[in-house]
Amino acid sequence: MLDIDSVTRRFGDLTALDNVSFTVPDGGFTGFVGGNGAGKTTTMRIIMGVLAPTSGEVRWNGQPLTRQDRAEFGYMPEERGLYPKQPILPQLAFLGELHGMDARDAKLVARELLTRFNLGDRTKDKLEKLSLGNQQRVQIAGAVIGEPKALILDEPFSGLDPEAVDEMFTLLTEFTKAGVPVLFSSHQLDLVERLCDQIVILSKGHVVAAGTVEELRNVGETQHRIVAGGDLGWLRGRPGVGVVDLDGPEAVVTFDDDTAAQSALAEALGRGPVHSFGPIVRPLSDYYREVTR
Ligand SMILES: Nc1ncnc2c1ncn2[C@@H]1O[C@H](COP(=O)(O)OP(=O)(O)OP(=O)(O)O)[C@@H](O)[C@H]1O
Repeated sequence: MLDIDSVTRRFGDLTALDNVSFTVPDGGFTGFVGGNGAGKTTTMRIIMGVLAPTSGEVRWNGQPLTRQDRAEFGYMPEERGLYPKQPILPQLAFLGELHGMDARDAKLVARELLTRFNLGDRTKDKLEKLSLGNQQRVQIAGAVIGEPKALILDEPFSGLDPEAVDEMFTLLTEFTKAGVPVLFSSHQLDLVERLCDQIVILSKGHVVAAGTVEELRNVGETQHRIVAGGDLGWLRGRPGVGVVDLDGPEAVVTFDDDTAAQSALAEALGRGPVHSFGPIVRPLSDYYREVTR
C-alpha cells in the first residue's frame, strides 16, 4: 500500500501540489485524473524519487519510501524510459536485470512479453521503427518486467487503440490479482471509469475527490426517471417527491426516501402503464466537471 501523505511541491512561486494525500491500495487500480497541469506527473515523480517534495512524505506499507523500495517499483515516466535508437529486446532484458533478474531469465521474460504483444518477430528492431501504439506496448512491458512490487504509470494508455487498451489492461490485471497496487494517470475519463477500482481527481494541485466510481457517481441526490402511459402532473406537490423536470408522461424526480419512491411507483401503476422507472446513472464526467470547475 502506497500512502501519499500531505505532499506539497513548489516550483518557485508556483505551488504545483498543495497538501496532496491519497492512498493506492494493494491489488487494485487507482486512476489518477486531472486536467493539464493539475500535478499528476509531479506526484508520480515524487513517488519515484525523481523530484523531492517541498513537504510531506510518501510511505510504502506504513514506512517512509526508500530508494530500495523504489528500485522494486515499475515506472513508466511521462517522457518514456526506453531509447528510440536501440533494439527492443536487449533494452527490456536490461531493465529486467536492473530489477534483479539474472541475464538469462530477463531475456526470456522480455521475449515472452514481446511475443504476447505480437512483437515476437520484431525483437531486433529499434524502438523508433515500431508504430506509436507498439512503442507504447514496449514501454509498458518495460515497466512491468522484473516482478514489480508497485506500478506507477504516467498516461500508459495514451495513443493506444481500444483493443490495445484491453490487452494492456489484461496484462496489468495479472499484477493487481497478485496484490500489486497500480497507479495510473489518464486524461480519458471513460477509460478510468471502466477500468479503475478507485479514482483520485486532482485539480490545480489539490485532491478534489477520491473514491470508487460508485461513490463518486452517487455524490449528491439521485434522480429518477419515470416514463408512464399518462400525464405525470400529479407528482407535483406530492410529499417526499421533488420534481426536477416534467413533460407529460415523462418526469425526472428526486425522492426523499425509498418509501416515497415505492408509493409514487404504486400510484403511477394504479393510474396506468409504467414503461420505465429507475435511478439515472450519472456519467462520471458530470461529477468530474463539477469538482474541477
Ligand atoms: N520542473 C518544473 N519547473 C517548474 N514548473 C513545473 C515543473 N514541473 C512541473 N511544473 C508545473 O507544475 C504544474 C503541474 O505539472 P504536472 O506536469 O505535474 O501536471 P500534469 O497533471 O501531469 O499535467 P499534464 O496532464 O499536462 O501532463 C504545472 O503548472 C507545471 O507547469
